[in-house]
Parts: sequence; C-alpha cells; structure tokens
Amino acid sequence: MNDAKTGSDFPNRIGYDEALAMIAAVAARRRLPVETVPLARAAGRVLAEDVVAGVALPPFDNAAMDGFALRAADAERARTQGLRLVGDQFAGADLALQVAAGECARITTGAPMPAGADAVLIRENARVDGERVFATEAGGLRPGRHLRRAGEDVQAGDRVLVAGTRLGPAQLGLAAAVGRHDLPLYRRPTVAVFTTGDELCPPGQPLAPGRIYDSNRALLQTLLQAEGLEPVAWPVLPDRPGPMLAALRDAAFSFDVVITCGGVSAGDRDHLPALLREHGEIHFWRVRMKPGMPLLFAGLGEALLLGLPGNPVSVLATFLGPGRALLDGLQGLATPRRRLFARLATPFAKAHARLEFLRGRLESGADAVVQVRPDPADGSHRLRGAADADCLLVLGEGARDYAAGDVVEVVPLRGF
Ligand SMILES: Nc1nc2c(c(=O)[nH]1)N[C@H]1C(S)=C(S)[C@@H](COP(=O)(O)OP(=O)(O)OC[C@H]3O[C@@H](n4cnc5c(N)ncnc54)[C@H](O)[C@@H]3O)O[C@H]1N2
Ligand code: MOO
Repeated sequence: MNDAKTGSDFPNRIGYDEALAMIAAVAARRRLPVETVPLARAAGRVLAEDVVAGVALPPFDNAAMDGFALRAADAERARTQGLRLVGDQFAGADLALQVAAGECARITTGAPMPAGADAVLIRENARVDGERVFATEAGGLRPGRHLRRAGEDVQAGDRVLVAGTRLGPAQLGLAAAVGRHDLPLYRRPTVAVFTTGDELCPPGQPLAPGRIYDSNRALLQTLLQAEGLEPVAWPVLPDRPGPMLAALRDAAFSFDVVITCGGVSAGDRDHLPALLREHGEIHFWRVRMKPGMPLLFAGLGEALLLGLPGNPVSVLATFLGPGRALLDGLQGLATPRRRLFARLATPFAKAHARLEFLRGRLESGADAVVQVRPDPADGSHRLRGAADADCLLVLGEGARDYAAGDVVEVVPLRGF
C-alpha cells in the first residue's frame, strides 16, 4: 500500500499476529547477551542454559514426620512389647545409626533414615517408657510409611530447568535445592521512555489552555516496572523533527529499546514514521488492531524502537501485546505467556474487522465460570475506564457479533 507521507517500502497495516511474529523474529536476532547472576537477583529473569541437577532430591532417604524410625515388620511387636531405642537422629549430620529387628531410633522430619529402618512411627502414636518405645497405634505402618526416598523428586543428572524459562519463586528454589548459587541469564533490556507532544504538561504544574497532563509517562513506566525493568524516562519530546531525532538518537546509543508514545499517526506533526524511514529501518508501521493501529516498530542505531500511539488505552494494548513480545523475545523467553480465556457476560457487536481490545471486569461465581464484562464505553482516550477495569479482552480479527457466553481471550491488567 502506498503512503503519501512516508512511501511504503516496509510492511504496512499488517495483521496483529503478523506483527507479533515479526517482533519475535527481530528480537530473536537481537537476543541480549548472557550474564551470570546470583539467585538473589534472578527473580523474573530468563534462564539462558539448562540447569542439570548435581545432586538428587532428596539427596538421601529421610523422615517425613517427627517420631521413631523402625522396621515396618516390627509394627505388631512395637504395639505389644515395645522397641528398644538405640539413638537419636536429628536433621543434620548423619550419625550412621543402625536399626535392627526389635529396635528403633528417635528421628525428626528431614533427618536421614538409619540403616535398616524402613518406616516412621509418628510421635503422636508412640509412648516412650525409659529405653522402650511403644506404638499406641500401629495400623498403617508399612514399608515406606512417612519416608521420603532419595531421588523421588529429582535424580542427579536430571535437567530440572530448561533454557528460556522465566524464573519465579519455585524455579529459583529448585535451582538452590540442587546447589546452584548463580545462574546464566539473559541480560535485562535497558529501556528509554519518551512521551511526545507540545500539549503535554508534567503533572504538578499549572495547566495552560489547550494542554493536558502527561499520563502516558506514568502509565508506561509502571508497565515496564511490572516487567521487572528500570525504565529511564526522558524529557517530553517537542513536536519538532530536529530535537526529536537528536534525542532519539542519543537514546538509541545507550539503550536496547526505545519506547515512544504519540506522534506516530497521520497528523501533520506526527514526525516519527518519516524520521525513522529516513534515519532508521522501519520493520512495520500500522497494525490491524483497535486501539493501537498506528503502532510502529523500527530499528534506530543500535536500538529497537517501538512507537506506541498516544492515546492512553492504545498504550496499554500495544504495550501488553507487542511491547511485551519484544521484551520477552530479547530476553530469550522460550515459552509464550499463558493465555487466559473467559466467557463474555454480555453480547458485543464488533463494528469493524480489526482485532479489538476492550476494557473489562472479570467475575467468577460459585459455578466456577469466569466471565468478563466488557466496558461499553470504548474510546482509546478514556483512561478512567481502564483504571476501573481489571483486564483487557481481545476480540479477534474479522467482524463478528459476539453472544453472551462466547469465549474470548483476556489480558489481566493487575497482578500480571
Ligand atoms: N487522520 C487520521 N487521524 C488519526 C489516525 C489516522 O489513522 N488517521 N489514527 C488515530 C488513532 S487510531 C490514534 S491512536 C491516534 C494516535 O496518534 P499518535 O500516535 O500520533 O498520537 P498523538 O496524536 O500524539 O496523540 C493521540 C492522543 O493521545 C494524547 N496523548 C499523547 N501523548 C500523551 C501523553 N503522554 N499523556 C496523555 N495523553 C497523551 C494526545 O493528546 C492525543 O489526544 O491518532 C488518531 N488520528
Ligand atoms: O486505534 Mo487508536 O490507537 O484507537 O486510538
């Protein structure tokens, strides 16, 4: 498609999935370098190499409960005659105790099982009389009772974490459990954030006629922080190509990713597409999505640039979809984010063929059906509706009348 302002020697008005695929392909070529990071600083980051267990988990047979280690075959004898207590094995150094027929050893949860013992009598079911231990309740004392076998969770040599995994609490706990104190991780992208437009006034200043407070800076900073990043926001860019290019080039020297918002559409002062066409490389401009259609993806110097449209809800939609796809790809995330679905609580008629993001609220009752109620007030300038929402809901490409109960994808806005 030809475009009067910029020509169109790049993909223009592409489908949403195509945009995500192009972002993923470019990001894969620009994957960030790997660095070794202590576990304490690894939360939320992406693993660059598989983790192979150097030890089994558990490393040795151990007690699952506090009580007495014994031979299950002695259960009846423990009830009638009692067993001879031969020692105490607490969690800690292995005392290499031996339990023979007619004997038992005091044991605590996590302590190594003495040789010969194959079950634990919990202390609630035992009575100690001097050096003898009686079972007050011996039912269920079979071999393996209250015992955790060496290697039942992980065998030494198992691949316990796969490269490309995002590391959360349980993954980092597992890495520590197999003895790792640091891990090879993809570096986090550094991100410069720009808001653009002569109408913008920083919150806290008096508002002159015709101006509005810059809300996208707070919005974008918070979205990026929720990804575990530490974005750097630059001063607001004026609607003039010279200063705009100078600032963007500066940022492109020292940041992996430059995110702008505004100035990317068709207005006479929307300079970004022309600037990037001349001084960078446009990967695509305009995506068949609503809101967010003017989205631009380009290379500038060493950086990748994502030009988000200025309307606040467009920022949300383009960041949570394409923006996160870029950050994930640069960090080598192998598995796509989990997709969530819900049933529409009310019908919705989509008036156009583009993929559409609506704001919505999730509800779930005793019937365990998760429903999403779309906010009927659309309009990508309406930030209040977004603040009242707890998700975006996604209506796919192709115009369609949705009925109540139809399944749609939802993108959580909080706790994501
Ligand atoms: N003739 C056409 N006009 C428009 C088109 C089009 O295709 N043809 N697209 C519309 C769509 S869709 C959108 S979205 C907007 C996006 O335009 P820009 O990305 O160039 O953004 P701006 O024009 O700079 O701003 C749009 C809107 O958002 C407000 N804004 C911008 N930055 C901030 C900020 N930091 N904080 C709060 N609000 C911000 C700005 O004042 C405008 O109201 O273009 C349509 N027009
Ligand atoms: O599609 Mo624009 O991003 O609605 O407001």
